[in-house]
Amino acid sequence: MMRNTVSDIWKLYKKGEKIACVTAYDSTSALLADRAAVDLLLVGDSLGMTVLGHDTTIPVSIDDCLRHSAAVVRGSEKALVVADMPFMSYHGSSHEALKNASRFMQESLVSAVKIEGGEEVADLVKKMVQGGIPVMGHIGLLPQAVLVKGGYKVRGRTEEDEQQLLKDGLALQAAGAFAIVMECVKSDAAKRIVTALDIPIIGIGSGLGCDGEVQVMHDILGLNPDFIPRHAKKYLDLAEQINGAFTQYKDDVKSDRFPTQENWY
Ligand SMILES: Nc1nc(=O)c2c([nH]1)NC[C@@H]1CN(c3ccc(C(=O)N[C@@H](CCC(=O)O)C(=O)O)cc3)CN21
Ligand SMILES: CC(C)C(=O)C(=O)O
Ligand SMILES: [Mg+2]
Repeated sequence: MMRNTVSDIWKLYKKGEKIACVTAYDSTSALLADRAAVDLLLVGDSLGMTVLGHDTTIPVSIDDCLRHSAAVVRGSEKALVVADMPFMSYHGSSHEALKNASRFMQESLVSAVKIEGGEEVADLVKKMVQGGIPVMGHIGLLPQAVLVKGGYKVRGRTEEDEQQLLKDGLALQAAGAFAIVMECVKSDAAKRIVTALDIPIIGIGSGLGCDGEVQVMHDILGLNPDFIPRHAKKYLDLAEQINGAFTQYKDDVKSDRFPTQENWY
């Protein structure tokens, strides 16, 4: 089976078919999402919160992202795999940023990288694309800037902010980004920005005007019992189901109901 390329993503966009994306952090969940024919797997730096137990994405290292990205590539066959570049791995010299981006392509074998930011990263995006690295942009709420902004704030609430987001999107498009994630932008503003751009805009919390949707796997599976953002929908309550399984297992072990004869050699 041939893995999706960025041109398969563009084909969906041109057909008007929505692009379905989910985050994945390990080979098992990548395999499951891939077999459900999700178009694109994002190895989000949200892995810092969902799998490493950090409070934000800021402590996530390049090595964390490289290792999890490689696992997602190994677990999947068809989906385009995009790796998030983590906090401050693309803000030094462009030389250093390009070297870090190359590691994702050469060591993790992902198909593309994603970086947060608009106009201010457009020159870097251009250099990456010129070097042969497909780049996904990310505008709107930027989790890596949470400490600078003083929290996770919905974007596009004012005319001025909408104009800035539009400038950011246009700059990324001109720089050669193959798609852009637009996170937590008011849906009316989001729709106008999507209309003004002609590359796929993948929304999260930004409404149906976008060309696709991305969600954190743990949120849609209900894996985290303590955090459900408004933009997510729990398709399963896995936390509840897994708790039941663990409880039963523990009770069985303590009462000698498990293992049974079929389970020993
Ligand atoms: N599990 C998980 N899901 C995510 O979607 C996600 C992460 N982690 N980690 C990285 C970022 C952080 N994200 C967040 C975090 C909090 C809000 C939040 O508190 N939203 C408020 C609205 C805030 C406002 O109105 O300005 C809410 O009520 O849900 C939104 C996105 C999205 N990303
Ligand atoms: C939510 C998506 C867009 C992301 O950047 C992440 O999971 O890190
Ligand atoms: Mg991210």
